[in-house]
Amino acid sequence: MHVFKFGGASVKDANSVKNVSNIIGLFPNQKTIIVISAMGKVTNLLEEIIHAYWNQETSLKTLFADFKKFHDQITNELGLKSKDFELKKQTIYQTFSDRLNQKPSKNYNYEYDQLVPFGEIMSTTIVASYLQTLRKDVQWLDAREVVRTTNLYREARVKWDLTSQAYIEKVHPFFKTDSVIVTQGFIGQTDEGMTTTLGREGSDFTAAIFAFIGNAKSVTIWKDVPGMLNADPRYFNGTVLLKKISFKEAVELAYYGASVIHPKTIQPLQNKDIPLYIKSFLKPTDAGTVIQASTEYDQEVPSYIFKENQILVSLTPKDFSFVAEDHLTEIFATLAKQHIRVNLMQNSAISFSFLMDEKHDINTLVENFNETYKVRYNSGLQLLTIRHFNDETINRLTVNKTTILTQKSREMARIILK
Ligand SMILES: Nc1ncnc2c1ncn2[C@@H]1O[C@H](COP(=O)(O)OP(=O)(O)O)[C@@H](O)[C@H]1O
Ligand SMILES: N[C@@H](CC(=O)OP(=O)(O)O)C(=O)O
Repeated sequence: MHVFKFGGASVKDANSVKNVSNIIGLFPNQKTIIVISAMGKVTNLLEEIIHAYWNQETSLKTLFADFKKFHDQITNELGLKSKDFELKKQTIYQTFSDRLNQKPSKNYNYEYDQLVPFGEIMSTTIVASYLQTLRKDVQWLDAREVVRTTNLYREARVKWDLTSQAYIEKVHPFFKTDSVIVTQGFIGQTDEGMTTTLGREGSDFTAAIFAFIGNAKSVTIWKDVPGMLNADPRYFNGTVLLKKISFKEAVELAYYGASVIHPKTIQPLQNKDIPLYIKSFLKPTDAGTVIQASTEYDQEVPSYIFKENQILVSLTPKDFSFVAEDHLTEIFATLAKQHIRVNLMQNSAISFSFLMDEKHDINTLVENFNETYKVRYNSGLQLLTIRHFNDETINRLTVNKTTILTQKSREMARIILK
């Protein structure tokens, strides 16, 4: 069995869906689980819908109409006109609309997870139905029946044992008759049957979950770039394709912001030594990148990532005590409660500084620390991470910027810039 993952960009319109079908056609007689995200930027639209729903704004109606119009246009262009398909599509719209007509509960994250999956439900219904018009071996699978999670809404954690059990029950019977399963990325389900999500851009992780549990031979993530590059081509010219890199290298790059793959994707694949291919959906026969166990090729080229919208927070104990184990334990417990991930940290005798994403609520954070610490912060920063750095790369990337802090290890330079 192999796993393919198609993200928003690869199913953004009718021609892209046709292209997905052509790509699958390149791999005949192969048992494949196809994990698909919401089409194009639909998850962003859904976030607007959720915001309007939560605040009971009048714009909700228009936004919901936009959701329908977008998908109607694609299905028309794909020629999906059968009664069976129309019924499926209208049932999804109706279920979504009924949900929007209910009053929201008091839990925003719960409401978010009940609504945002309509993007994935819609995209997989369209792609599976289109493929079924062309071939007989395709089945649609509700990923929630397999991916079982905790109820940490918007950041749900996978319950691996239950998921494995569900995989055997739900997926094995499909593969007795069909060779292509189309399912949703990003979504799961609690023991009580509530829908959850795995975090934004979590469909790559779904692909890794299915691969791990189903002992896949490989995972391929289809992208609008030739593979994993040494920098984001949106911001840099002359980027270089990383043809073969290790799991270790990939996880470091992804963790520090190389958004081409979700950082959680690597661990399950590394654990079972399942190779991960990143390939271009525009040039599907090109080799792309393979991420695997060997570290042999990792040193070849410096790779760099800019993480924007960073805030550097410094805590100094008001009683002038040392920042040692007791303070650190307390600081990390407070950060964990606010679900804050530390992107970089540094301490001195009487201060502890950490860098985090600006999306977190700084006022709550200040309130949480105010009693014990003097809190200072500096926003609007960038974190530059360079793996396999050299002086030339550092100088080139930091020119005309103020360096606030630099940390270097043998393999990595991390620089906070303003
Ligand atoms: N190191 C990198 N190599 C390749 N692409 C990168 C890298 N870092 C960031 N990207 C960006 O990731 C994008 C693809 O990811 P994304 O837009 O999330 O795809 P999708 O949502 O279709 O899965 C590329 O268009 C590219 O701009
Ligand atoms: N649709 C979800 C999940 C996802 O992974 O999407 P994509 O594969 O397009 O990054 C999101 O946008 O967050």
